[in-house]
Amino acid sequence: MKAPRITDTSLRDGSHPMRHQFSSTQVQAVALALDEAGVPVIEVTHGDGLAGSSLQYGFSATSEMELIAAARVVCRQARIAVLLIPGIGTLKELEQAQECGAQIVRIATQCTEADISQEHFEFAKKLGMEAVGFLMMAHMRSPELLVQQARIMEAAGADCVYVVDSAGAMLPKDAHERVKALKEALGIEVGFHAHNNLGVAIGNSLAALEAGADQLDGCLRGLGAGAGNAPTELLAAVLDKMSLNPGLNIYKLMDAAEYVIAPMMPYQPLPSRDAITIGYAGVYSTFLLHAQRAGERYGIDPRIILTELGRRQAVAGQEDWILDVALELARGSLPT
Ligand SMILES: C[C@H](O)CC(=O)C(=O)O
Ligand SMILES: [Mn+2]
Repeated sequence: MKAPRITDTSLRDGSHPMRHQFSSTQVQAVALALDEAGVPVIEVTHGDGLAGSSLQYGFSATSEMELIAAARVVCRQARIAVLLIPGIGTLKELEQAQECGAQIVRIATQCTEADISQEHFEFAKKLGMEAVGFLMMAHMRSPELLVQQARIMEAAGADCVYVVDSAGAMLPKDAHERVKALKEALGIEVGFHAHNNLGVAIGNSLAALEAGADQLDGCLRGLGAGAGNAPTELLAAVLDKMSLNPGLNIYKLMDAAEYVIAPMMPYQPLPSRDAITIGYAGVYSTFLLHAQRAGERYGIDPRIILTELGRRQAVAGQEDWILDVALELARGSLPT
């Protein structure tokens, strides 16, 4: 096993629990702390990627271009990454993000739809950016199917493809077999992005590493959608114990988690009953807050809404189904 490259996504996946309200001052404090702790890649974008600020996904308090530029100026060694979901973000926003200082783009699609990402990879490479593929909701498909999709991204110019456990639904063997299949089939790097809904984000990241993952994601204090992601400071400590620390200062990361990000957090993401339901039912982690709001509005237990969304195999971009399901449950047209 070799030491993985770590991408911290507190300032992107963490934007979901922050309800996209990060300020430039907060972003600078977090980016500076991560940079000083030796984290090589810091992702900064609206939780749903470039141009995610909208009625459907939640409006940002501060323009993401401003946030990207703010992070960029305080980083001495770290590179700034942005997330782009084709269909939400466009090439225009990607070019703006690059002008604001982004050097890496992570292009995310539902794990069956890699073909919609081709022009985005080609454009990113033309801009001279590192381009990473993000196959979301990867628990829903077999390793073989993921290989087919990852090959499309590789052919389009991806430098790395991630297996993304968006629902935090995988167990270690699921993470292992998916990463292993990609490693065996591709000539580029492979990454793994965990969510902690079933309490195994660190275990799954280690299983991915054992299967050959070159890149892993984390968030300070686990600040991410659903029950959050693998906590970066915890991942760093575990990797250090395995003699696989890629150059991270674990004390600085622990301090950043405790004193920089924790005071900003509206709540501590953890495997609460609703988050466990997300992992158990295999639902997109970002649906958590939307389902809780819909549940409150219509007097329905969010777990019932989430379970029904899992049964319908809802994926990213189908946030409008959450209200539909809550309304149907409230009207009694679905069994509870
Ligand atoms: C837009 C999503 O939040 C991307 C992601 O982090 C995931 O699918 O997980
Ligand atoms: Mn995520």
